[in-house]
Amino acid sequence: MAGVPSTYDAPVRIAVIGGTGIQALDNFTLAATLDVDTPWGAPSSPISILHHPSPTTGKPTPIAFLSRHGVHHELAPHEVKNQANIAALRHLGVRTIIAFSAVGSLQEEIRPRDFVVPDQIIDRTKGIRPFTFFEGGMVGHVGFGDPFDNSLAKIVRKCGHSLEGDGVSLHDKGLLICMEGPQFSTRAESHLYRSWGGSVINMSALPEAKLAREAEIGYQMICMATDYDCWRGEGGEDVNVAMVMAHMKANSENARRFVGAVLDELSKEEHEQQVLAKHLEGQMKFSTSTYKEGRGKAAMEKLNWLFPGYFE
Ligand SMILES: CSC[C@H]1O[C@H](OP(=O)(O)O)[C@H](O)[C@@H]1O
Ligand SMILES: Nc1ncnc2[nH]cnc12
Repeated sequence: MAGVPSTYDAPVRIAVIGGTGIQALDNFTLAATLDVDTPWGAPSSPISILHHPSPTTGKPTPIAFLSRHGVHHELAPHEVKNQANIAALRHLGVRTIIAFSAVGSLQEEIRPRDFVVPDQIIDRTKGIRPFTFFEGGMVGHVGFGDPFDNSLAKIVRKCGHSLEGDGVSLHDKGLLICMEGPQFSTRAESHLYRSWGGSVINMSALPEAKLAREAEIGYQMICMATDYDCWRGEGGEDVNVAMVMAHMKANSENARRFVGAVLDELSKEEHEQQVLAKHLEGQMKFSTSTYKEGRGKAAMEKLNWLFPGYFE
């Protein structure tokens, strides 16, 4: 865009990944648009650096915004540049990600336009998406028992509740099923996920959340229900894209308010350690099991870009 800087010198700690229907965050000041190149290629979209005024100090907090499916939603769920997205954000200094997703509801009480802050995931992707930074001669295993950042989740829930009664309805927890897609589920699959206790379903939490964990970034997804998938059968219309888009559009103002409230809260100094994900810092140094002699040259070049100084 003409006149917008293409570099940004200060580290950026917080990022928002926008999903279906949220290709931009318009209500903030655009400070820069970055085309970051990574050893895993280019991210899904240029990264916008937005200035968000801290509610306590008034100082602008930089926020990185990335559009998961591309600027025009041209990337299918299995084509999303997850490795490049997460690598680019970490390279800019990001240590906290708030990710947004349009989801199908697997439970009657989670109504379209309700928000869910999930706490668990079942992986139903098919292994066709690149899903790790640790391969090609550098083996790493990181804990993923809690796929989201529990302390970040508490902040997100508090912000969501502060908007309740004002158009926002929030479910504090939920089991998110991440399926491969791009086709929606069969009715049998939808019933199976319900029998597993699934709350909501999407196609994009993974490997995004796994890569964020490997990159030592605190990650929480905010889901907004847009449909009842197809499990209701004759009791309701099966999910389709028009339905998803219509609910997303109708409730986009609330989605933006929710994200705005979370950014307000995270910009407060009291959350500095959380935002820097100090509890995750350095964990990958101790999560690798490959001896120096066995390390692959190309793998090390990529990992040294992502984690300067970790694997000398
Ligand atoms: C357009 S319906 C399916 C599509 O919507 C969700 O996208 P996102 O998570 O990026 O909001 C779902 O994961 C699918 O990619
Ligand atoms: N029913 C559904 N299944 C998978 N992803 C979705 N995103 C929105 N609705 C969905």
